[in-house]
Amino acid sequence: MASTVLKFRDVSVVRDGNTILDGIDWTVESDERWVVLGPNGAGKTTLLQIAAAAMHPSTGTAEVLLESLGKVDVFELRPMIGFASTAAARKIPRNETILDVVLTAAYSVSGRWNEEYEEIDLRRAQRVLAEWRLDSFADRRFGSLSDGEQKRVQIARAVMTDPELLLLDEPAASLDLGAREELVGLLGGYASSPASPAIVMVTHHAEEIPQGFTHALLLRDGKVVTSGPFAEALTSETLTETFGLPIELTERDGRYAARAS
Ligand SMILES: Nc1ncnc2c1ncn2[C@@H]1O[C@H](COP(=O)(O)OP(=O)(O)OP(=O)(O)O)[C@@H](O)[C@H]1O
Repeated sequence: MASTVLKFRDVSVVRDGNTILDGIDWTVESDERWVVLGPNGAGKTTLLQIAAAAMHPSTGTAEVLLESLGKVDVFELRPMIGFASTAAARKIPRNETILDVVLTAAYSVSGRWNEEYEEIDLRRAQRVLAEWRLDSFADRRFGSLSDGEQKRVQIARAVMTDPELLLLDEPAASLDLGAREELVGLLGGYASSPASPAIVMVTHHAEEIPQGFTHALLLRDGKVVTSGPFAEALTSETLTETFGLPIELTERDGRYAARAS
């Protein structure tokens, strides 16, 4: 049975006098896969920071995995949340092996010190590497991988702990067409599995929405333009309103493309 993983009520974030998020109401259930779209500066990353329990709202209430931010020890909450972002990737030592990058997630550290790993964690890391087509890279250094390979490692690290909520901040940014399609295909397979957790992915491009995703939240100037199942929330009209120019959205076999009309 589905359970609620995120419940934001009238969430606002104010920084240096600027309202970055403004009165956000948003609920995510465990069987939903969300994409968050909006122009640069709309507040997407800030929204994800709250979902990751890495930031509190200035006003309003945010429940993450049924716990209210501000009332819960976030260090207990965070191991249940997988978060892949460029900021998290910067913390990965470039000389760490891929196996260790993924394995250290189980111990909530980046950079191997001298932990004794359990056999069960090792086996899980090897399974996760295979799922994300990284098994042949296990002994390679993180810094020696291509951008596309590094993105897959970041996601493998984020899912290593078997999280209840997976947050992805622009996972396909800067990838070439082949690397993007490989990643979107892998994410589509993962998202389509009933065993996968709730997913929220921030992206700039409709072409990067994997198959199996179900819901969209469209943000503009820190406010929700629309949110809900794709049939209502991801349309030419809602994208036109969000981006402030006429946009035509097309869909084929669960993949999307958007262009100015
Ligand atoms: N600490 C801060 N102080 C002041 N303004 C901030 C702060 N952090 C973010 N902002 C501003 O808040 C706005 C939203 O930022 P955010 O990174 O959430 O947007 P975004 O939708 O993810 O943007 P992008 O698509 O460009 O990554 C931006 O205008 C940004 O400059």
